Amino acid sequence: MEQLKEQRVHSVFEKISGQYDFMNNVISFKQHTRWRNDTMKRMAVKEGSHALDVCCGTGEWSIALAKAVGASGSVTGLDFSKNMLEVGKKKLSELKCPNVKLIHGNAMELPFPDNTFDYVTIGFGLRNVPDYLQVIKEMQRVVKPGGRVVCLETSQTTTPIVKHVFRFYFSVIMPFLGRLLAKSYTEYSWLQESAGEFLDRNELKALFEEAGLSHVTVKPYTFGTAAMHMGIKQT
Ligand SMILES: C[S@@+](CC[C@H](N)C(=O)[O-])C[C@H]1O[C@@H](n2cnc3c(N)ncnc32)[C@H](O)[C@@H]1O
Repeated sequence: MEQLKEQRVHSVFEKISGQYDFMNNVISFKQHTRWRNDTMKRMAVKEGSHALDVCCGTGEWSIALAKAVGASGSVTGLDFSKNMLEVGKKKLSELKCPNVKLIHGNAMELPFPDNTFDYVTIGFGLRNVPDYLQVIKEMQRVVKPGGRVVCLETSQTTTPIVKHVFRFYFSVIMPFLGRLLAKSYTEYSWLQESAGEFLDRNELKALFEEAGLSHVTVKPYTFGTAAMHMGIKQT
């Protein structure tokens, strides 16, 4: 079952990599940029620090982190889709970001020693992995004591009317846009399915705590349709 999910997710992102950035702006009405900027503000990333961006995809968050850590810091982006990484690498060379390295790997088993990074992030990646807790535990393992683990992800709204509107949007409009603009109906159907099945923000907060993270703060965005979770590894 786990392997099936992994294979399906992998083939979705291998296929949509070329249109991913464009489609992200269309389907979220550019809201993802607002959520990302607010999350970065809350993280207050220190210059010279070292960050890992898990499920980095085309590198949107890795690039923002690279600007924040500056030339004396470093960012590693990790993803299992070579095609998504290729798009990210092109962007990095155009933007001239020498302090970012994008590597191929699996979020379920991070290829780093314990206590390596000051910040470990995952953006719109957690709902795609076979075992959410396993990935949060891995992120907790590789962050340094006192460091932060941060997740930005779709979530479940608790406002009934918004729930209905979003269900319709995700199940009908989004796959339609996927077919129309990216010629990928099946892939965008999967993306809405995974968003519908994902945890609500209290369940995700509980997983952060179960993984050993403390002082977990939660910030819902856009009627709770997305949320940021940030936890600290105890010293
Ligand atoms: C929705 S994209 C998010 C990309 C990027 N973080 C962003 O914010 O735009 C999800 C990414 O997670 C990656 N992914 C899913 N499961 C993974 C896993 N088990 N290991 C590594 N990457 C994974 C996919 O290849 C894809 O690039």
